[in-house]
Amino acid sequence: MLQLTDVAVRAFTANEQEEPVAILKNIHMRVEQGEWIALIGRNGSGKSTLLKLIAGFQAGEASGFLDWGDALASRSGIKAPIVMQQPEASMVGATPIEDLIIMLEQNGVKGELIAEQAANALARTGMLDRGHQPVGTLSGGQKQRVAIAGCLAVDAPILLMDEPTAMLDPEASIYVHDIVRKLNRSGIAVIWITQKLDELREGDRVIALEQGEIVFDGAAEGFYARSRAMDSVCERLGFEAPYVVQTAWELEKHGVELASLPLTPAALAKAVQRR
Ligand SMILES: Nc1ncnc2c1ncn2[C@@H]1O[C@H](COP(=O)(O)OP(=O)(O)OP(=O)(O)O)[C@@H](O)[C@H]1O
Repeated sequence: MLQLTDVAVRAFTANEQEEPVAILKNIHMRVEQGEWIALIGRNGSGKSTLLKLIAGFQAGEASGFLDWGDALASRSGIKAPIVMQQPEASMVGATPIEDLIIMLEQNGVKGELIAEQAANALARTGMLDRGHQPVGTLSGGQKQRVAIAGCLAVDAPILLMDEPTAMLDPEASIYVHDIVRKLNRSGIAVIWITQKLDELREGDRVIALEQGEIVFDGAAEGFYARSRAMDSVCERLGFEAPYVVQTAWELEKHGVELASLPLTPAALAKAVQRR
């Protein structure tokens, strides 16, 4: 569905004499429909730049090859919007419905279809009943749901989420996370940048970046896997594993072998019960 082959991005500094700085290097990745990809890395590792590149907002000078396959063929060149930490920065309408209508107009959707598509998208994120509420009065989580509705309205082939829960309280974070999980289960691919590792679920694919390069691309369980001599990738990158994973590591240290590494409290309980 989406393929990046040997992509690199360099940024020019203010000093013309200096060599451009490499932000992304040797990026090879392929995203299939329906995948959930957690994009992880320390501050400045290149996560947002990679997302911007995929979305079509080029940061700096890019080389390599980015191919959307036929994902955009029927969408007349519509690109994928990014849902950011503070979505109001990219909202142009005074209300959710107005915001989506403007977005659809800008994307060349026919007039008679606009109202229905805007309403459908808001309904899918549970925001239709607040469609006419001024954007400034919405909570952070509600604004995120409007931003996600915007992606659905323009039929984005992938949801690009740049730390969408970073500014939200735990309850709103779970709500937004659950909505996007549900959309993902319906078949839409998601790339989800996060520093909150407890948002990972069994079966998620993790792509970890370090200094602009992919240093891990595999299942979440592999991201936490420890081998005898080596720490996990998670630890090597300086992240603290979620409490559940640390508990599983402690159990293993004490000779309690689990069939698979649990990522949620419920999975931990099941893994212990099954022994
Ligand atoms: N246009 C630009 N010009 C110069 N440097 C840039 C530019 N865009 C990004 N960078 C640099 O590239 C590096 C990667 O930035 P990016 O925002 O992609 O990282 P990130 O992993 O998303 O970080 P964070 O977790 O802090 O959001 C940083 O060092 C940043 O300063």
